[in-house]
Amino acid sequence: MTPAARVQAAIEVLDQWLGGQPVEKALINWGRSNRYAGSGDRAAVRDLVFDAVRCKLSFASQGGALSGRGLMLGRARALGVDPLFTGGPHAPAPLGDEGGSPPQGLAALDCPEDLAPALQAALGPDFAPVMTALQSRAPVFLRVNLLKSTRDAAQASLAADGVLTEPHILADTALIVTQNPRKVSASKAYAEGLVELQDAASQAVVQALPPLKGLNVLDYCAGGGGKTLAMAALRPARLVAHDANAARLSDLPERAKRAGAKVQLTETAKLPTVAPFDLILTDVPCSGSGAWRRQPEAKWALTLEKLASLVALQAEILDKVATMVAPGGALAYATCSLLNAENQDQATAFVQRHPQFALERQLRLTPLDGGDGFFLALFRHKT
Ligand SMILES: C[S@@+](CC[C@H](N)C(=O)[O-])C[C@H]1O[C@@H](n2cnc3c(N)ncnc32)[C@H](O)[C@@H]1O
Repeated sequence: MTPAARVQAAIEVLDQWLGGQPVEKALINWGRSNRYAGSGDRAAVRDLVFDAVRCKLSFASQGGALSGRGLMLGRARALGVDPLFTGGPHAPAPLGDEGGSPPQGLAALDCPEDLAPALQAALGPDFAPVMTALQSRAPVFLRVNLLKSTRDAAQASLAADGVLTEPHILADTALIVTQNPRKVSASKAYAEGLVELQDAASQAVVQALPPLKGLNVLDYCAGGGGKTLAMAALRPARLVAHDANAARLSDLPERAKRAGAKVQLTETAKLPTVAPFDLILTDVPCSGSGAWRRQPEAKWALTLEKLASLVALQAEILDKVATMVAPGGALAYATCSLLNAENQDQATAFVQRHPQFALERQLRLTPLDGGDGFFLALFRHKT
């Protein structure tokens, strides 16, 4: 595909998205009807589309329309690059008298209007810098699996396959990929379980837990198992993974095998038979606002009503797991949210409802720290 044809493809995908189709579905639809497109073309179209989703308001303003064409024109104007509206075969039609103006206020930051007060309250002076950071692509981070490698050995193995990395300050296990991120999944280090793809802040959250060695641990919202595997590398005596949606755990046994990690999967009904636990991690469903660089669609889909129902679900999950913590044990509550309602306010409300727990520590990270935005509250059960 020519660069102009890729832009036209992105326009078509974005039009589907703006018409109500989930962005991943729109990309799949486009891929199915353009089977000639190679992996490089697909990746390039995906990048163009996600750039535009991240910057929907500012690009639409600069491109003069909230349409696929407007967003791609706005992107070109924002970056000062040729829009490639050449009118050639498979390319967008030539430019007409399309207007456009520099975005102002919240649109310049691509911040949804309804959520702005909550984000401003949570981020204070960091509001504009954080929203600006969320307009760009996220770096690719790897976690070195200490069950199988050291950071130096993993870096050397990756470099032999052309993937260059540097240690990242957020966690001892974190590497930031500086060259050839797309080669990671084909690298020997990845195939042999020396590294996993995992955001650096997500690694920092696991690193901030109390020492896990010898403990009986539950990952209550394990999902795909990113944090489960990071915890497994800290050698707990037993690590149990649970998720309300059991299908989300389906890849975990294979991933654990590759990582040389021991993880026991447990259904909800069987949890009482394996409780209590010395430490429970609840990486709860949340707005994902700290990860809007990676999942920009979520930024435009979140409403205050959805936020309120997430906050209620988080409290419900906390109340449930509180009963499964052993006396003197720890309960870790994590979100990838930037919002106080899901973070500090939730932590404060929990200790008010459960005075048998004390809030031992909190960790708050934003994209200004390099990784995604994350929050961790660590509660200790009073004996
Ligand atoms: C933020 S994701 C977890 C990500 C995962 N910990 C990781 O690091 O890859 C939240 C998970 O909570 C699960 N979940 C939603 N409601 C739940 C509930 N009531 N109890 C337990 N898990 C729930 C979801 O299915 C989802 O997999």
